[in-house]
Amino acid sequence: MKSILARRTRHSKFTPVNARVLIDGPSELVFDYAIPAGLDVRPGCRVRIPLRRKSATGTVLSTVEPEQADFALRELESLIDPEPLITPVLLRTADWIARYYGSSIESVIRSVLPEGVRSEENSAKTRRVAVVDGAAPPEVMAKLEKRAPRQFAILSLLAHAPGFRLAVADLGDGNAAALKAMEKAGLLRLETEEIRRDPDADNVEEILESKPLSLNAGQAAALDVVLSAVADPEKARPILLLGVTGSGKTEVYLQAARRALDLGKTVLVLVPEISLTPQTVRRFKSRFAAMQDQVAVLHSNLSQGERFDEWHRIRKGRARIVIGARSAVFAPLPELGLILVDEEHENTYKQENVPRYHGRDVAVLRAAFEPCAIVLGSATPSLESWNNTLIGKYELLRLDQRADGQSMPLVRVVDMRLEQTKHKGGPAILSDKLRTALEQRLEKGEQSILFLNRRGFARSLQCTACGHVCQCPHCAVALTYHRTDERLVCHVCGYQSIVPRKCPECRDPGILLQGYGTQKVEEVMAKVFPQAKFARIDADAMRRKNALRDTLAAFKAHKIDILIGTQMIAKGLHFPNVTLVGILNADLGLHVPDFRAGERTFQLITQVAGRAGRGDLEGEVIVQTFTPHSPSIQFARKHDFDGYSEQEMEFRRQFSFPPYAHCAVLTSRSTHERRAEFTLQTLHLRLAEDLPPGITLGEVLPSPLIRSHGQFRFQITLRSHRARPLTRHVQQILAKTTLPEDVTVVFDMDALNFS
Ligand SMILES: Nc1ncnc2c1ncn2[C@@H]1O[C@H](COP(=O)(O)OP(=O)(O)OP(=O)(O)O)[C@@H](O)[C@H]1O
Ligand SMILES: [Zn+2]
Repeated sequence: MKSILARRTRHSKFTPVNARVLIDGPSELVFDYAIPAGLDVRPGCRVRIPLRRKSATGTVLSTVEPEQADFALRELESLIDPEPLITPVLLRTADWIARYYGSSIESVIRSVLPEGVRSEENSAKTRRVAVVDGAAPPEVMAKLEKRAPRQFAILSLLAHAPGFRLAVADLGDGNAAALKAMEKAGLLRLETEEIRRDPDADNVEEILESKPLSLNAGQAAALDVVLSAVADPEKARPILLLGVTGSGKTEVYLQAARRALDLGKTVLVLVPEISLTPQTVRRFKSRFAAMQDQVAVLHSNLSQGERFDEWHRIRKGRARIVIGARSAVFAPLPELGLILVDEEHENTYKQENVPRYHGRDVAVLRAAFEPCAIVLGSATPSLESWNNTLIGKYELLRLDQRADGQSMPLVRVVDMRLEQTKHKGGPAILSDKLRTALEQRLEKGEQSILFLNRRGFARSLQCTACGHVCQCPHCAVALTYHRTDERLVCHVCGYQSIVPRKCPECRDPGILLQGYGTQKVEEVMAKVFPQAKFARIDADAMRRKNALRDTLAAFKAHKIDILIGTQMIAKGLHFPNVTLVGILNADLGLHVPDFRAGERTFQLITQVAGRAGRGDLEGEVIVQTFTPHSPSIQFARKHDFDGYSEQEMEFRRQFSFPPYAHCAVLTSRSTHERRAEFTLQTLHLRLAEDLPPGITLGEVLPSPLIRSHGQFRFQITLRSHRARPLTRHVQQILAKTTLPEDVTVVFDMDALNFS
């Protein structure tokens, strides 16, 4: 893959240059065109070009010097916009993404400049409006009423219209002549105005302006550092803001954003997923309520027209605050002064299809290119970001106390091995402790949250008597049960074992595949607490548009006593009346075949626990688990990130896992099992030849999710201390290999998902 920056742009009257153009449309065609004299064509510009016998549109990827054979090139027709739509910084970022993640530059440009934004069909709509400066004097009106009733009617309407302006279309048909005559007589003006398609137009919720809070000492110190980074970004490093749940990180973001805006700069706020962080969005909108029309929200549910308008508003500097999910990292903000990445540890920042970039890492890079200040915030930072503070790449700021002096919630761990014996037959869902605690909350009129992370497919074997989980002797990850061939398999190194009939540890025959979901919980709870009001938040229950918003609003209004949910309720929620959080099966995410299982469990428990006791009332958290001594659970119980990260980093170091190495996955997929496997074996052989030093090549293994969407999947895990040589090597081999038609191969750099 060639870098689009590799060839320098030398554009003057004397050296003719060609434009390399990515043609709009699904097929990622790239052609060179000669640039006609006098046309200022720069990378990132939108152009009209001849394609076969038609005219097409495209985006200039780069300008390149002509080669010998280029004499017969066709000329491009015209520039669509005089200014490049993609800023130089974003082009540079795109180029980095293409090379780092091994994606085609075309696919990256598609993310940077999405379809809805490119297509001229979506371009801004305009309309004709009639405008007056105020109500016409009574004598004029009296005259018109007699002689020209139609003109009289129009002026009466205008006199009461907001801003004294009305769309011509709204006046109804048959008024054209009257309007012309009135314009001529100086009774009104006719103007053309742009119509903004506002994604928030139907949001009736009133937004009240919030005033800045006076900061506590920790917040003030943190803000100071962020402000100096905003003032002098060239000198600043990326900042990791590690603040416990409820420590007031958002207030620091808000005040830092205010300063950047005051300096005439713009602000980009990234959140893990717009629909899951409604409160963060609302808090930004409230704080900047006075400039509400300068706040743009970018997310995947925008219509093409809305996206077009929001994007161009941002590009033109009319929207100076952008709040958005992952892809908003490409928002074309001019004069970017500050990037905030909230909940930086969240997996949703990683795109799971091409280009497979990590939004947080791209944000860090963009900040360096701009340059601008960047703050990554979390109560449970990713070990990648944490490690970057240890090696001095990032600056660490901490908030160790809750903002308004509340204490951290008390976390109790319930050993479910002891409970299981009381529940012969079905799974123990509710321990006695949790049941009693729920009863107490119902009596006192306080609210509770029950959390169950029923995600994933891979199931592990666990002994219900001693809690033992079958693990790989070489990799310290749980073995995955494969039903088809009745085996336990390690998905890191390929180790296999038979399925034990008894627990290998305590010889109890009660060794079980674990599993029950939120729906079952709701059913059980309704029987245990017939008088209580429940709601369930998970992907199944929240399909209806606005279902999540409405349910959260009902919970806030205390129309719901107990909220049951998956990770959808884990983050960003702030409900002061919630005093109890129950985590039903903390082990669920722990024993999946992924070296990050422990880290995710720690993060999840800490985040969910952080929803309790955020008001004046103290919070309590009850964690149900079969492995009460697991470090993820014990350190989360004590809200101890340092303790957790220390022991987890040691494990990562021993096995050369991230953050000590980059880890990538190469996956083959096919409806034909043998061909998927064989293709990957061929690639494995080629990768092994001339393997650059420092790269560890894993074996060809079935993916944990061996069959998905009717396709068989196999994978190879690769590790390397340096990222670039790994990507380059894989890309080179892939370029040289012709794949069978029905096999696709996917390369995922810095993979977060090993399924
Ligand atoms: N300086 C302050 N004085 C008083 N209250 C504050 C202050 N800063 C923040 N708060 C309040 O403390 C609560 C928690 O703050 P916030 O939600 O910003 O924390 P957070 O660190 O973002 O939490 P989380 O990571 O759990 O989402 C909010 O109600 C906020 O208004
Ligand atoms: Zn192993």
